[in-house]
Amino acid sequence: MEKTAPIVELSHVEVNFKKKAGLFKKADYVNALHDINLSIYPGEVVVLVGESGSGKTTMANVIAGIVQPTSGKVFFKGTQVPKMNQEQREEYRSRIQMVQQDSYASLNPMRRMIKTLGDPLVIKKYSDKKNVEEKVSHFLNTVELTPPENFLQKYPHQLSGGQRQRMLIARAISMNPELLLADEPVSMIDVSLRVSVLNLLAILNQRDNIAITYITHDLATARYVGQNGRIAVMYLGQIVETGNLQEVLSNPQHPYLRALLAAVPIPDPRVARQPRETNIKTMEEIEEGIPHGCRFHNRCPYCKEICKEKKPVMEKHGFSMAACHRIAELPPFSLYQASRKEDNHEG
Ligand SMILES: Nc1ncnc2c1ncn2[C@@H]1O[C@H](COP(=O)(O)OP(=O)(O)OP(=O)(O)O)[C@@H](O)[C@H]1O
Repeated sequence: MEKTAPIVELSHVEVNFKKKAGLFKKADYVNALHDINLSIYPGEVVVLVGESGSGKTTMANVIAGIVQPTSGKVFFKGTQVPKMNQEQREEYRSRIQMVQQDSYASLNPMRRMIKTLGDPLVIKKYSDKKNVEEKVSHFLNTVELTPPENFLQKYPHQLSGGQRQRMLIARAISMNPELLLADEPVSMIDVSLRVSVLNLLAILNQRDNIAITYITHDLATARYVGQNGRIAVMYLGQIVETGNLQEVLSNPQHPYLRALLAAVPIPDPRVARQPRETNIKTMEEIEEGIPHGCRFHNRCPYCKEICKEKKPVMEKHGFSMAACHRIAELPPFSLYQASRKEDNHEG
């Protein structure tokens, strides 16, 4: 079967941000993304997971064209972004939409919802002025803000966090996107409302075939959203492991992902009281700057000399592509909670 072409493709993307120069300090650079290769295909779900500062938002900004790579290439539907003509550029702007974490900051507090959603539709000629209310109501219905007439005249501060997040999703889908970049879309809303927003993303993916790139530091929601998709695990600006999410999370290869999974709390007091297997160092314990060789070596419990000297490349290991010198020598990963639960049953 012929593989469909990706919506967007990142090839060897590098992003350096300039740090501010101090009185006695020369300007320095933060390497936010390093050698990123990633393609996103129509209708698929890709979950980007990593701790704070690993480069997830920078990656989303590069995909959306908000941040230009320092080097490397970004392609939209096969054309390199800087080489696109005006028409392609407009299509790129519409077909890739972002849903940000902070709905307060993303919505103009002075504008009623009918304006927030309606004006872009008129500007893009997706609607004439006469029918704009009807169009906006359609999108409010799609994101389950019903009845729409209760929301049209409201300002952002008159909505709950969950409703504002739905409003952001409505604004994004009104541009007829092929890819939604959802950057921690539920981290600022009430836990009780999170599942319904995540379910909405799943509906948009399955019913309307919109590709979703879900960005999070939370493995629980990553598992939920990406159950039929792919995962890319990020560490200090690099993708360190990627593959089918279910397979990767049940058989993780990279020591960083193993440690993340072992650190997930287990809601069972008998298990929670047992000592945990995680022994990676915290971010504060590593020296400043990007480590030489493998970027994870300063925190890795399996570090050897080669890890300090040579950068590992992405290779096939089990169901994953992963970058680590030591994977072949590591013990098989059995989920800590599974083994602990077995111990408890035996006892
Ligand atoms: N505009 C900028 N100028 C300078 N440094 C930046 C800029 N944007 C991001 N960075 C730095 O780049 C690195 C990656 O940041 P990024 O926001 O992409 O990470 P993240 O994984 O999304 O983190 P978080 O989950 O906290 O948002 C960080 O060290 C951050 O401080």
